[in-house]
Amino acid sequence: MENDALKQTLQQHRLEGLCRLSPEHVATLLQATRLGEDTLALALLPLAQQKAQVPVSGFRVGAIAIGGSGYWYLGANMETVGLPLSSALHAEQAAIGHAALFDEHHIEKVIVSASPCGHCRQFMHELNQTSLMLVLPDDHFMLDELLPHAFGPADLGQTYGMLNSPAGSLGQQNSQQQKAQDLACLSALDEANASYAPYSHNRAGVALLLDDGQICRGRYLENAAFNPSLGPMQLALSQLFLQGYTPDQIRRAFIVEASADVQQCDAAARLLSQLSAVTLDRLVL
Ligand SMILES: O=c1ccn([C@H]2C[C@H](O)[C@@H](CO)O2)c(=O)[nH]1
Ligand SMILES: [Zn+2]
Repeated sequence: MENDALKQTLQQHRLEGLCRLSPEHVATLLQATRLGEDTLALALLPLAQQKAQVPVSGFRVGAIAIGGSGYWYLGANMETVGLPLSSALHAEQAAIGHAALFDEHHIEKVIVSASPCGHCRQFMHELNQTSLMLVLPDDHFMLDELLPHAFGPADLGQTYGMLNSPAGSLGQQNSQQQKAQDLACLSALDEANASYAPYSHNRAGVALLLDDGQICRGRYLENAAFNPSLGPMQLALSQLFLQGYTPDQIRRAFIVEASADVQQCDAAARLLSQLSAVTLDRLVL
């Protein structure tokens, strides 16, 4: 009954294909379905799961990150054929990365269709928030209950969180701006400046220009435990799938990154090359 009301309301408001819900959308859905917030978010998870790319596991995970602004950001897992399993993007990462791209500074809750794995718990710990609620189909937890005695940013002397570190200043010299004249390249530059790379200082951003002129963006989000870090190309491709595009719609691809001991370009190009013949243009600043 409730699910029918949800389906109808999504259709009425043309929200079925949407991967980000405004506070107004959410209010409309809450009213029409008479569901509570958590129940509504759980009922919306299949929309996220539909966007999963799971050629290896066939296991679709959907997540929604609720931002402090009241926006709801969908995320889904993404696996890539021909690459190691470690290249997979988890649904929780996709949802929080999505919120990061819209400059959220705080995540209220993460709703997810399967219990978050250790890698995702570690990824979410990088938010450095005093509390984060995780809502599962049959239960809910606070992150610190699921990750006691955590290793995190503080162990490496880092006081900011993943969504509230100071912006970078790459491209402030005129000559650097000129190199990044292209709109998509400028967008990758903006993402690099908004990225979070306190451990390597390798700020990095990606922009994918699509055949309809839209740009899918990605930014690098590092982790104190290093391995759960989210690469900028992973996030850009996740956005592409969430928005209902396919990789053959990519016309140009850019990465802008800071010169540092750690580099994103090769891994980003390798990931892109599994899905698209477009070459990755690189600007190192
Ligand atoms: O917390 C989790 C656990 C697993 N997965 C994905 C990763 C992989 O694509 C598939 C099987 O592990 O499920 C997630 O998205 N989140
Ligand atoms: Zn996970």
